[in-house]
Amino acid sequence: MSKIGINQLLKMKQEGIKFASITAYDATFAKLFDDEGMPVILIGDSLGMVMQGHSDTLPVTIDDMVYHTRCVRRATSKALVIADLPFMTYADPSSACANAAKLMAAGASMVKIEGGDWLCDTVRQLNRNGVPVCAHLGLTPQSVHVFGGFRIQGRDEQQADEIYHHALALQAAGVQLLVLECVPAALAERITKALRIPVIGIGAGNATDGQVLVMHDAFGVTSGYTPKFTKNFLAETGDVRAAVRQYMAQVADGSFPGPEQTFN
Ligand SMILES: Nc1nc(=O)c2c([nH]1)NC[C@@H]1CN(c3ccc(C(=O)N[C@@H](CCC(=O)O)C(=O)O)cc3)CN21
Ligand SMILES: CC(C)C(=O)C(=O)O
Ligand SMILES: [Mg+2]
Repeated sequence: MSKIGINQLLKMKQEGIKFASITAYDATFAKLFDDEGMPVILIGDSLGMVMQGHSDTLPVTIDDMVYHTRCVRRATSKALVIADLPFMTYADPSSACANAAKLMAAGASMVKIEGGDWLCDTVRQLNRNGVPVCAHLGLTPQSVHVFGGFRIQGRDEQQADEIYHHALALQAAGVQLLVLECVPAALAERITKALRIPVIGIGAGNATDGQVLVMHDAFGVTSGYTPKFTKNFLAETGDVRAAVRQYMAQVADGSFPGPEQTFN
């Protein structure tokens, strides 16, 4: 298989073929995911929690992201590699460009930013400078202190409409991919149908075009509190490679996420 680009993901959306994606932070797992045909690998700022042991993603620096992006890039030949811009590194368009430049030079093919229509100028500025952008709406973990905890977003009608309009505005500004985290399944379905670009869900039901999981959650190795939307695929299979294949297969056939991993 050749390198996956945004056009392959667009085609999958148009054909109704659901795709999986997963986070990776190191070369060994990145190579394993790439070998198994995972189309999208995300170097998430969740690394602040699963790699560094912080209780949220805010302490992650651009240098941390650069280091892990390099590790993953070296080991990835086919998957689309997306890297998160960390907390407060894209507060204005020019700092977004300076920091995105570091992630792209480290080997990312797209950067992800958390937030809504206030990012439209930033998205245009990044696009003009050759940086494809994935946006992230819903439970945006960098805003955990605004939300007062990791809480489902978009439960009331007004907030759901706000998220919907942010998604449309970001698409119009040039965003090529959208992550929707921890929103009711019906809202995720409404947004997925309204958008031309692919939508990847996490805790957003099974109607999105793709799914993403933090790799540690997919293998059931996360200790302490594990979010409801995750599933331990290793428990079902007993082998890491088989777990990855099981995750991809259950996303493709629509059985993951099931009702027990979905918010209403
Ligand atoms: N291991 C891990 N998995 C993740 O999915 C993840 C991270 N880390 N770190 C960065 C963010 C933080 N995320 C989180 C963390 C906690 C919840 C959580 O506790 N959710 C509650 C919902 C509470 C409500 O009902 O509003 C849940 O029950 O799942 C959700 C997303 C998602 N991301
Ligand atoms: C969970 C995904 C979407 C993420 O942003 C991360 O891993 O940081
Ligand atoms: Mg993230």
